[in-house]
Parts: sequence; structure tokens; C-alpha cells
Amino acid sequence: MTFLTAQRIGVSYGDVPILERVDLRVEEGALVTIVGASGCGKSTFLRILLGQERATSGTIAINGVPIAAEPDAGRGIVFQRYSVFPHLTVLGNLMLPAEFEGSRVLGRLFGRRRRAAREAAEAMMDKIGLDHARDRYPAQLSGGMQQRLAIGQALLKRPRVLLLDEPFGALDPGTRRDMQAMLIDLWRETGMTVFMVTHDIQEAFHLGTRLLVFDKIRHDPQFPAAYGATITYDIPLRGQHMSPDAGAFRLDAEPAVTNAGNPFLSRATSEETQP
Ligand SMILES: Nc1ncnc2c1ncn2[C@@H]1O[C@H](COP(=O)(O)OP(=O)(O)OP(=O)(O)O)[C@@H](O)[C@H]1O
Repeated sequence: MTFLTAQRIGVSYGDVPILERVDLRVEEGALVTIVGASGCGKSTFLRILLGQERATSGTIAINGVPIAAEPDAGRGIVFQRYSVFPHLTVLGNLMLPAEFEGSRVLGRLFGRRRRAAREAAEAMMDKIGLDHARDRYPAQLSGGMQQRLAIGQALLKRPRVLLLDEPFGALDPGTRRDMQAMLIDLWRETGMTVFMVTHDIQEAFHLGTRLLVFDKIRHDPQFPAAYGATITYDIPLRGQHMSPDAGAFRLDAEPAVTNAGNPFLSRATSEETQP
């Protein structure tokens, strides 16, 4: 059954269209990687999925229900730049989601609930390999450690959808590979649906069970900003990390590259060919 449905999403800033007619259906548990030229609207699409911004037109629904007008605990996001709190230690950062949730006014928990939050934070610290750094502040951590912390913090809210905006873009190749492996482990373990923007096409193919390419279909050389981008390719993948029976990809699945289901693409292409 379709988990997330985006229908005819359009986003404009002022009269500049950024995205147009984005249609998408995603099964629960997919790991969707997203690539596209710089500035084509990938981060904008993630913000719309998060509910941080409203689309100018179209709808997004999860299990048939339009998503909330504001971000909620069901959707977590991790950005390329470290989004952890600099004045809190690793442990403090990992306890924060529970403290915010359990005590919106004071932002602090006491007694049994605090102990439970601490236990959850310690288990996550172990999972993301930061138990040896529990009392360090973000400034005392490497880039990879800070990103692990940010992912751990997002996961503690047990999101059903995790949005990653170039999460490993600032990391060296070795750390990046470790982080990719950690993400795959956590994705398998939680069954969450992941959308990940990356500029690294190899990473997109390696990690994804599905790859989306955002691009403009229509171009006006006189007015480069006249048209927005949409999904031009939607490619089912057998992530290199997947075992053959993992179920996210079947060898007898539909065509490896598909844009035929995008009516806008067919129409725009014919428009383009007109004199
Ligand atoms: N709040 C805003 N107001 C006006 N324009 C915006 C706003 N946010 C984004 N834009 C513009 O929308 C376009 C798409 O931005 P977005 O960050 O989504 O692109 P992107 O594909 O993620 O780019 P990159 O790969 O470089 O991160 C850009 O031209 C950007 O300048």
C-alpha cells in the first residue's frame, strides 16, 4: 500500500516557480535518494515533506491523511550542517527530544521519566558509537561524530519518515562510508522511510532502493527562471547493500528507468518539439 503520496506539488517563491507538478507515491520502508542540479529545489521538496513550508499548490498525504501544517514527531530531519545544540553534551543532546516532548514548558524531566529518557539516550549513544564521548560538547567532536549525534537525536523521536539533506556532504570519504553503513543498519532496524538528498550519484545508487532525479523539463533560454523542476527519472534500485530477498526490489520489477508515468513529461516533451 502507498504510504506517502505527493500530488501535483508546485512551489513558487514570489512569481518564480521552483517545483512544478511533482507527483510521487512511496511505499513505507523505502530509502529514496534524490539528486538534481544545485538550486533545482531538492531541499525545498524536503521542507515541504517535513511540513516546514507549505506547497503553493498540490497535496502531500501519509496513509491518505494530509500532513500536518507543522513539523511533528513523525518526521525527523538532519541537515548537512550540524544541527545539534552546542551548549549541551552528547548525552544532553540525546536526552533533549524526550525532555522537550515530556515537558514542553520547563524542557526538563524528573524522576522516573528522566531515568527512562537517560536509558533511551544511552542506548542510542551506543548504537551510534558515541558512548565514549558522552560528556563531550559538539565543538569537541569530529564532523562525523557530530552528524552521528544529529542522526541519533532525530531517531530518538522514532520518526516514521527521516529526511536527510546531504547529511554526509561535509565528511571525508572514510567517515562517509562508515556513516552510510550506520544509516543502512538503522534503516533496516527501524523500517522507517528515508528521503535523502545527495550530490554524490554513487552514494545515491549505493544507498537507495529508489532514485529520484529532479530537473527542469521546460527551458526558456530568455527566462531561465520561467519554469520549475519536477521528477524526471524515478529509478527502482537494488541498493548494493540489499540482500536479494530484502523485498525492496525484485529482479522481475518494472522497467529499471521510468518516466513514462509522468504525464507532464510526455506533454512537455511534445511542447518542446513544437516550433
Ligand atoms: N525562502 C526562500 N525564498 C526565496 N527563494 C528561495 C527560498 N528558499 C529557496 N529558494 C530558492 O529556491 C531554489 C531552490 O532551492 P533549494 O535549496 O531547494 O535547491 P537545492 O536543489 O536543494 O540546491 P542545492 O543542491 O544547492 O542545495 C533556489 O534558487 C533558492 O535560491
